[in-house]
Amino acid sequence: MADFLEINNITKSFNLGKGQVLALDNLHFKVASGELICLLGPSGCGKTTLLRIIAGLEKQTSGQILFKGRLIESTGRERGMVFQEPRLFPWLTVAENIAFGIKGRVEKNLLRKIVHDLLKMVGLSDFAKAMPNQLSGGMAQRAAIARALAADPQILLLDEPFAALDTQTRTKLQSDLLNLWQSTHKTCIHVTHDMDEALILGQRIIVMHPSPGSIRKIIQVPFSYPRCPDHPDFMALKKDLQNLF
Ligand SMILES: Nc1ncnc2c1ncn2[C@@H]1O[C@H](COP(=O)(O)OP(=O)(O)OP(=O)(O)O)[C@@H](O)[C@H]1O
Repeated sequence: MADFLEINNITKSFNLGKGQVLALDNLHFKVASGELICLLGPSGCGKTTLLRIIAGLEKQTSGQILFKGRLIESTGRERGMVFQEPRLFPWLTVAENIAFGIKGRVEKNLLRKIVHDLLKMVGLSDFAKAMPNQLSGGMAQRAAIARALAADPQILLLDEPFAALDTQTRTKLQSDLLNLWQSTHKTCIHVTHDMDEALILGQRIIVMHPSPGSIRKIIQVPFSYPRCPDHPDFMALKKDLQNLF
């Protein structure tokens, strides 16, 4: 049987006019169905570029992405993307934003149910009719996650969705994401430059390093959830991670 998601020898160069920058150099790994993977690395190591290639928003220079054995060459409903900024349409309510991508494709009552269930899942039931500018940063990001889930993707691609949030909100959303992942069994690929976040969320951490962007190490995180950053084992693994940079 084909693997769920295969990242096969992905290389990406960008043309900068006066030369080329090698953003990704021969990346290779597999993702199992239902896995929660964190892509961790410093700024410029190619995390966003890799996520955009998996999403089909960017074309690799060489290599292949295979989803259940099928070549990914463009965007597709089986992959939902959440960006660093929520990117909600300011002229639509929260419910309309969530419905936007599937409106017209599903029957009205089903659409209402999907939106209702997603609002509940992300804790925004009372804000269905709110406009995006009435939401806090954390609420807006939760609405963006709900919107990405509306088409019922099999893979959720998260590009530093909590990076702009304050520590308290980020901690809450990390825990919300874990609950959502555990209840939906979606495969999640979560980009972060924050070691604690990677250790709190990831079953595996793909540690990347820059110039050119490549994989330094793949770490299987041995702890069960929820994870405690104050635990000695957590701190020891964090130290190992720090030593990789
Ligand atoms: N559209 C582009 N044109 C030219 N170079 C690009 C483009 N997008 C990314 N790059 C380059 O590719 C490399 C990887 O960038 P990328 O944004 O993927 O890294 P990152 O790890 O996500 O960084 P950050 O955490 O700062 O978002 C960088 O050197 C960047 O300058």
